[in-house]
Amino acid sequence: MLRILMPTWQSASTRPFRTSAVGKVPVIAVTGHLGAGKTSLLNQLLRTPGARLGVIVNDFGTLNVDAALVTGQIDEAAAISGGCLCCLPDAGGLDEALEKLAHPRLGLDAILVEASGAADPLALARLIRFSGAERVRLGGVIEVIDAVEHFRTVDIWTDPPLHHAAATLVVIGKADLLPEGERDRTVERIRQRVRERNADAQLVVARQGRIDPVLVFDTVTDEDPDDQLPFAQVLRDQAPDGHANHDHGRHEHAQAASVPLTGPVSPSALVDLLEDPPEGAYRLKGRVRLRGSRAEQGYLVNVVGRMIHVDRLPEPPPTGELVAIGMQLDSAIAEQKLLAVAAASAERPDAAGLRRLRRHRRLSD
Ligand SMILES: Nc1nc2c(ncn2[C@@H]2O[C@H](COP(=O)(O)OP(=O)(O)OP(=O)(O)O)[C@@H](O)[C@H]2O)c(=O)[nH]1
Repeated sequence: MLRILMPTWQSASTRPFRTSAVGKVPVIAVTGHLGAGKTSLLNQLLRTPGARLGVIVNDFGTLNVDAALVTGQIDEAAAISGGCLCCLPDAGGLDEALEKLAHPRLGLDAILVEASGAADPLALARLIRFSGAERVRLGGVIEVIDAVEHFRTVDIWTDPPLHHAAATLVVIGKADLLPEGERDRTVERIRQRVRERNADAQLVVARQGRIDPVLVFDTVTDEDPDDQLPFAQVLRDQAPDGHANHDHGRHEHAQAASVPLTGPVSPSALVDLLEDPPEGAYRLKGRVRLRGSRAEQGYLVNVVGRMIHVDRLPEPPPTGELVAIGMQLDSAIAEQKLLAVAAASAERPDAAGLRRLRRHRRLSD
């Protein structure tokens, strides 16, 4: 069974400008073995204040629709198909569902896809990445791991599971259920096994799916100015130590760094940053202005894990910003790296840098 859960608001006229009105809507796959904790994670994410989320639940999902209703994020569920997403013909109508949810009228910040426990994360990532829906981009693959059962159910062969390679973020849950004397050792063993398949995935230990939502999507309130990235909210709330400053005590906090951009940036410096983000960054986002061969141009750039996505903005933005977020990010070091991009000379035409950026843009389509 595939259900699409739609947001409560249907008209863009009552809402401010959203990044999704110009950029593509990130689609985040939530994967993990049966009972690993996917629904718990989803329910936590759906409670994020200021986030406008669409959700596609695959199979016999047990999403707590009532909880979602209470948060006011979602109000409609529709059944459109049956079976496991990656095994169904046409992926059970996934493209259609994504197209519908990504409509600019809805102004969603992100679409979460909860896969059935049987889904292959690599196949699901490909389905989303190469989806026929035009207004979406793959915004990450979250793998939820059950620390108690992992070595009995998922990681049972000599080599670590291949599917770890698909994950951008690995959430290790249920560590609280392990005997205290075994906890650190088991979590470390899981980390090492994941690392053997995937050197880039960000790993976080979380109870009942309580991760910092800024790792996954932008949040914005209706009071945010139209010309700011949704990340602006996170950063305004940012504590001096770089913590994204909200929802204290419920989860381990992500670190953030940001710099404002008052003028055009150097395409080469920007692409260097996209290809080599600050150490520990899980997401990197920017709205930038560049000197093109004839006129100034605007771009929206997103990096999740190692995935780079570049969108052209209809107009060069008057000001911009660069933001990096990650669990193991050193915000001071990251800020230096962002500042270096802001300071790189952008006076001369940079044909080589523009070519590199346009190549990333083509690959993003
Ligand atoms: N103690 C503890 N329980 C957890 C944690 N994460 C999830 N659970 C519990 O584990 C059970 C299964 O969690 P779900 O979120 O339903 O797992 P799922 O992956 O969505 O399950 P399926 O949809 O059946 O594959 C629920 O009873 C959760 O409350 C955790 O970190 N700690």
